[in-house]
Amino acid sequence: MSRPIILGIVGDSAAGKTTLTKGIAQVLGPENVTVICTDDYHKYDRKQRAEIGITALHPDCNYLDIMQQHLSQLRTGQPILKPVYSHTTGSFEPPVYIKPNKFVIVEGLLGYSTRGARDSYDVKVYLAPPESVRAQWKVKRDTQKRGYTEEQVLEELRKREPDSEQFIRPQRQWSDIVVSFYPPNDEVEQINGHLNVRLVLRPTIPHPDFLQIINYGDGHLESAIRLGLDRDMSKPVDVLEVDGHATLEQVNKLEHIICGDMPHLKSICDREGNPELGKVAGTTGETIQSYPLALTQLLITYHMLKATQNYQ
Ligand SMILES: Nc1ncnc2c1ncn2[C@@H]1O[C@H](COP(=O)(O)OP(=O)(O)O)[C@@H](O)[C@H]1O
Ligand SMILES: O=C(COP(=O)(O)O)[C@H](O)[C@H](O)COP(=O)(O)O
Repeated sequence: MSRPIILGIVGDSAAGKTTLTKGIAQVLGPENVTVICTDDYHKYDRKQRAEIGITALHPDCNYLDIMQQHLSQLRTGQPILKPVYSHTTGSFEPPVYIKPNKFVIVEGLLGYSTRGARDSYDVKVYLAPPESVRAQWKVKRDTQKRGYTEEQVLEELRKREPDSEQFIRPQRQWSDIVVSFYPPNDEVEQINGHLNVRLVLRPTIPHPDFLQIINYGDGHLESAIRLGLDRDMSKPVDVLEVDGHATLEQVNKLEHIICGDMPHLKSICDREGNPELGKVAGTTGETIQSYPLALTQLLITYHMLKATQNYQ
């Protein structure tokens, strides 16, 4: 059976969904990927939300039923007529006709909030940076790109917190992988391209055999790349951590574990052929290269390609 492979990327506003999506789309080949942002399913425009006093995070503020219908249609390869919400104007634009490519990435706030929607994905990722990091990212992005002042963004975060707690964060439980970029030693003021990543790997999908990394016996490797067992939302999980200061050599070993499992797909591990991998906008708009981000993008791509072996 051949059908599109669907990746979900869910997380709160400015958790890093768009940044993560970019590198993955580039490795898979932009021409093979359809990206859907579920903000397009908002029920009210910015002005109406302010009048009603509802946040974009509340399920009642979104057409989740239509989002779910569209996801099932995309999963069977059918086209959809997708609404369009503009973050620039805060209002809706004419809908667009979308025919799914081989891979579909669905990113947004409430992607796992209904059972029907959850059933549509092949791979489910949840982004969970520490709240202090997310606040910094949101202030930076919304002041630079969405025309808000810092005070407005901080006030909006305060207003949204009850909905974040009630509707966004519980969705973590449905994900196959939880991704958290975090500063070393809690140095939140100094967040830059050297963030570490903590990857919670649930046994809901088969991950590459990372146990090999603890067999290398390389002291530096052990300290910069760590694998362990833990519990997440009370369920047993593997946890892979990669430091922002890991060397290229250390990171390459991890990449080989991911890519070695797919001999016919070696091109995904070709750094030069995938220049977007691990790239992120720094505090002043400069481009930073992050190995932890590159590895995260590679691991998720691995799962997308694995899924094609079952369905394409
Ligand atoms: N892995 C990361 N490392 C460093 N900065 C990041 C990372 N992910 C996101 N950011 C920063 O946070 C901002 C918001 O991220 P974005 O991907 O737009 O979030 P979302 O799509 O979830 O709203 C970006 O402009 C970027 O500067
Ligand atoms: O929380 C988000 C989602 O976007 P993202 O996850 O990219 O931050 C936006 O703030 C809402 O869609 C409201 O839009 P606006 O900010 O335009 O009113």
